[in-house]
Amino acid sequence: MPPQHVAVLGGGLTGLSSAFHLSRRYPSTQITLIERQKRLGGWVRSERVVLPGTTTSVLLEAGPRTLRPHGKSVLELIHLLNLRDEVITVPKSATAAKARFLYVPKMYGDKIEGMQTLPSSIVSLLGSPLFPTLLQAVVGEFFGRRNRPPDVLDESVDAFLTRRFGESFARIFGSALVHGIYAADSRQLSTRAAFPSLWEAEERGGGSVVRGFLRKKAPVEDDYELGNMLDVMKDVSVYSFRDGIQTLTNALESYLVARDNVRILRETNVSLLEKTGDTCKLSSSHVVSALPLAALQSISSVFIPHLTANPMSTVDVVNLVFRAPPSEIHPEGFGYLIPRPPTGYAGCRILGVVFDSCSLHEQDKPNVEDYYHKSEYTKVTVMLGGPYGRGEWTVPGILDEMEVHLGRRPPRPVYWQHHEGRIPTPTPGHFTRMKEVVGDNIFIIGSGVGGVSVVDCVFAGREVYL
Ligand SMILES: C=Cc1c2[nH]c(c1C)Cc1[nH]c(c(CCC(=O)O)c1C)Cc1[nH]c(c(C)c1CCC(=O)O)Cc1[nH]c(c(C)c1C=C)C2
Repeated sequence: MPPQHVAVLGGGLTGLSSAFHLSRRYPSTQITLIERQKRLGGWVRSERVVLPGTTTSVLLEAGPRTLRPHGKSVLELIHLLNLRDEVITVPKSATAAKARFLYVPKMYGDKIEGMQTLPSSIVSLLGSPLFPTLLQAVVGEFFGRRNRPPDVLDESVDAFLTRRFGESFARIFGSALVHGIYAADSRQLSTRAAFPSLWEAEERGGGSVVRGFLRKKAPVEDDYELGNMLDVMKDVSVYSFRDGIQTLTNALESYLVARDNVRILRETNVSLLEKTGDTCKLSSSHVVSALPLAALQSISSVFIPHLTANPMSTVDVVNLVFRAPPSEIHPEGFGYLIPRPPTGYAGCRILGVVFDSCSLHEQDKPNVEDYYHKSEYTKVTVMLGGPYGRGEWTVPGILDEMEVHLGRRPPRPVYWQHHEGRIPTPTPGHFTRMKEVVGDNIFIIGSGVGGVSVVDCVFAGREVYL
């Protein structure tokens, strides 16, 4: 028998997804979604800005901005919430999808330096200056012996990649990848938590990750309601929505507001185990916590060390809008990532820059054909901080850095805005620690527990079965 009442804590993407799926799956259960702030959606925040003195509007994202088409949990929401017509896609063949860059500062003293295009095909790999480093790493890994000690149950991404692919590969490619996803130091991040597919591939490949990826995985049965979404996403590299990723959280909110079995409490604090002054004491028999783990600890009267074991990375997200076409600002492509400096985190605090106009120009009004040469405005997002720690930054300082990276000085932006994002860094052992945090009828989900992507958060909300 499903319970009479479930409380879902946290109105970010995971909490919204959980309330959505629970309310459909258990129509006779009363669901209360409780959020501390007035606004739902958490870090997903899309804002349409009319540029000062113009009728042009650009869509800016504070958090995630693009989605990958293989994430069925989100495709299902698009189908069920009827958002198909809002979707904008970037085909795999587009330069914006294929050209991804890595900027290796000259002072790093590596053989690879400057702006490098990451190969997107075998042909582009052959002509790439990255070819010798990548070839050596991949071939060496393929033929390399199993080298994981049997007692190692988890290790940092840096340790894993160094062990299998060598130090340069781990530092240059591994650290940059981790910057772009976790805004974290790859020496702190757990491989099993952050990239379980790497760990599994090593096991499947008898000790070699490359051999593991070449071996087919058994297909997994699932029950997603997808309509024609797989056809829509055929040959798509990434996608978003005309009005940004917040389209998803807005649609979830509207759905929940209209449901008879859902109540949303905003600007409400909650106490799990104790009642104090102005907090709402939970009377539900079942609780789904989609809160950051430290926030869950702070409302619990019992100290659970595992909930505060992982640090959070704070990333400064700075959206810049220039009055010039993208062709005058940056190369055509997705953007660039910067690896960890060999001497530690000091100096330029930029983790990477996203060329938003290239993949998301359809969001802006008016939308211009041949946007790369003809658009009047260019939007980019600069990501700073993370493992560099909190520090001062200024827009002129960012432009100085971009000038070094791009070999040309961007003009003064006509508009800019800043948001702060916080991403959990699961450290080695996270996987085991999470298995140990269990409670009666409490489901602990969200980016602090599973993956941090939009797809992972929606999936975690979907997978709560009472
Ligand atoms: C806003 C800052 C974010 C940084 N990481 C994330 C956010 C929201 C979360 C994230 N980013 C990516 C993934 C992988 C999943 C995927 O869909 O591929 C996750 C979980 C990849 C990614 N990184 C950047 C972009 C534009 C994307 C595509 C997905 C997205 O739109 O977030 C750029 C980027 N993100 C961060 C940095 C430092 C950075 C640098 C260029 C941190």
